[in-house]
Amino acid sequence: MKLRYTADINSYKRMTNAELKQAFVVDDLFAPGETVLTYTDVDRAIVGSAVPQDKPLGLPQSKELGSDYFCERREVGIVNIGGAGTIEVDGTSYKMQYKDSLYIARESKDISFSSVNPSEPAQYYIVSYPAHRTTQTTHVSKADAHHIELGSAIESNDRVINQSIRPGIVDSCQLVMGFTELEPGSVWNTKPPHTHRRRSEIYMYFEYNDDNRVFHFMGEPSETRSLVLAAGTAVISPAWSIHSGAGTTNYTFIWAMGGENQTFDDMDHIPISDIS
Ligand SMILES: O=C(O)C(=O)C[C@H](O)C(=O)CO
Ligand SMILES: [Zn+2]
Repeated sequence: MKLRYTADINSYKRMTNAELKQAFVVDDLFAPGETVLTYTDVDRAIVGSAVPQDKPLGLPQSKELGSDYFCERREVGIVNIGGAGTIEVDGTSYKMQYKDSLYIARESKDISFSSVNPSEPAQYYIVSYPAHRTTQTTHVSKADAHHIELGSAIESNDRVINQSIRPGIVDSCQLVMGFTELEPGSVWNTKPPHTHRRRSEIYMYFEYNDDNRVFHFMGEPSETRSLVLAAGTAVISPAWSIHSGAGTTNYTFIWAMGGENQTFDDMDHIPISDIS
């Protein structure tokens, strides 16, 4: 497992683009045939992926966790953004279609990721936070998620928020997770931007080709910086940072949060006129 030390609310203002990327961007995801994990200093969140080909992959224990197995004191949220697959958790098998989510509860021991067809592998995106109690592993299809339509074509932010791991659907400890799909012609997410000092958040952008990029905005509202991101890249938002983006095309992104509460709407919106 890689370790990631990000940067604080003062230092990021003096960092170059390359230094900001090194601190906040995770760009080694979706390596074929591997589980890759990064342990961050932001609320002890772990972000990673598993892309099983001809043999199943696991969630390895690691010294950073200080436990006997990965989920001993952790919960995990997963969204499949690849071909069909299966995740087995302690002998129960969950079929994972495109954009299905799986919440894996604390104390789950044997976790195994596989693909139905190794030439079109499942691509599991993984986020984990510490968990204080043991709940129920739960599968959530895209249809079973809670859907919120937001924005408009005229504001270039016509989008659907799919909340798959959230109170009322999954009994998680801190994790709240889902994905936001932008309609063709819409490019702005999280408009107006917000912070929520009660929770950190990680975004992972996908569903656009390599001729395009998402310009992700981070930092304090009065000192924003941009990170130019290819598809399949995650970006860590400490609790003090806005997290918003504009793409050169439409796209989808997975968001995942952890912290003091699980209240999705608990955001401090910042008027666009106050952003600089
Ligand atoms: O487009 C949006 O707006 C979002 O998807 C917002 C994220 O879900 C978020 O930042 C929740 O705190
Ligand atoms: Zn947010």
